[in-house]
Amino acid sequence: MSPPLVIKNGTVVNEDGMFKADVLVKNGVIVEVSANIIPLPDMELIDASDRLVIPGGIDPHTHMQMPYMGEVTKDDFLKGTEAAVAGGTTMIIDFCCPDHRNGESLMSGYNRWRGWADPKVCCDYGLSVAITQWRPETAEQMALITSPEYGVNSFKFYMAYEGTLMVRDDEMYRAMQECAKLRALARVHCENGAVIKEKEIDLLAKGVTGPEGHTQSRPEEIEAEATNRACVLAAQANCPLYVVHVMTKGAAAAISHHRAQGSIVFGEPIAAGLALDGSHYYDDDWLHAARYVMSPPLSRDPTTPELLMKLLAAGELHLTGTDNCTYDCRQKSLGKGNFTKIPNGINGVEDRMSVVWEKGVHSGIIDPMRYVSITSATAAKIFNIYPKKGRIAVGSDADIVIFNPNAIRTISADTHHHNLDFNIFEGIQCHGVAEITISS
Ligand SMILES: NC(=O)NCCC(=O)O
Ligand SMILES: [Zn+2]
Ligand SMILES: [Zn+2]
Repeated sequence: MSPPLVIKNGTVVNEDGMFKADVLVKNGVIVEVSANIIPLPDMELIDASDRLVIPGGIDPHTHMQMPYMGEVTKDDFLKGTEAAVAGGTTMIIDFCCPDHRNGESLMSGYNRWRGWADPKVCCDYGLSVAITQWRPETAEQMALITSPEYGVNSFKFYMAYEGTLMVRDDEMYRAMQECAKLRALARVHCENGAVIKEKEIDLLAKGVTGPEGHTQSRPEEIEAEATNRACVLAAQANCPLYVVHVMTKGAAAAISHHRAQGSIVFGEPIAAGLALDGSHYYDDDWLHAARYVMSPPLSRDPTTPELLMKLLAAGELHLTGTDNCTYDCRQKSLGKGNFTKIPNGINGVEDRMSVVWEKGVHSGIIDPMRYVSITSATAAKIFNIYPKKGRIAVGSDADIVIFNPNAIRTISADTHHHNLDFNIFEGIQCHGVAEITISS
């Protein structure tokens, strides 16, 4: 058992206030937040002068060790969570994808993922469970996995990746009705997998084989259309909806539209979408372009990243994730000559806290309290773990980051903790560094 810890002289930041205070931690729990706590000789001491004391980041969207397209993502639950903690994130919510369409039960998939994660993970984690097909046994399995013993409270639906992860609309609607019954959250990847498939065939037939084909096969309207469709189906099922990786203005507008109608819809932009645009897909260097291949793709509109941040500021979008799903250069190269074979995914879990600070707070769009909201507190609320997580307060878990808003760090694959031979944020200079991460 580690000794009590006092964090002195820092500025505590919660989503609803910031104030000077010391913090006392015992046995992994915050037991006091007040002015001038006097450390006793047996206590550890951190001097947080000129630093912020913020709740550990919660990344609600990762794919550690995910098997897909015949490959497995490079960040397993050890390397991925090491990278998370190095960057100030103390909890991830990962996606468990049972092979349900081939008959695997949700529980068997859940146990597989737990078997990969439990021995290795070095921060807190939760699982959202993907439903890839509606089967006669699915409702019963959803009920079992949301029981308190297993604790799952969200399901994932892919409207893309036809033939593997994608569900049909009728199946998703049926499962959303079940989510509503179980008080579970439906999380949706919004694209039109069937139309994308046709576009891919057309582009390849025309000789477009490089990474630019990936973005050309997925016009922005396709994401907006699918986002609108997911909102409509969720509203019909009376089910709260969480749209993962909102990449475009059109998708964000669809979310705003349905919220204005009274629907409960949350929108999650990711670090990549807040910092980068789709010009990378046209880079002369094939491998450079392939590194950015993810779905939906980065927006072709260079003004999108800033607008997404402004929508987070305005409360039209709600929290930030990363979609950390890392394939290395060898794996990306499997798509040489055919862009549809480039494994989809990018990094982010280590750099999200810095990137969101840089693009949000340092650039003057949001204040530190909104920063805490969109990197931690809102995720904790949505996934029903607030205020145990997402808050610096008496009784909360000691998931704490000592954040130096004045430090500067240049992101690089040479220094990152991912098991990855590149970093999509390479060379970006970030003001604001998570100097110490305490993960209870
Ligand atoms: N996003 C992506 O390209 N890969 C990870 C799987 C997903 O979230 O769609
Ligand atoms: Zn996705
Ligand atoms: Zn994802």
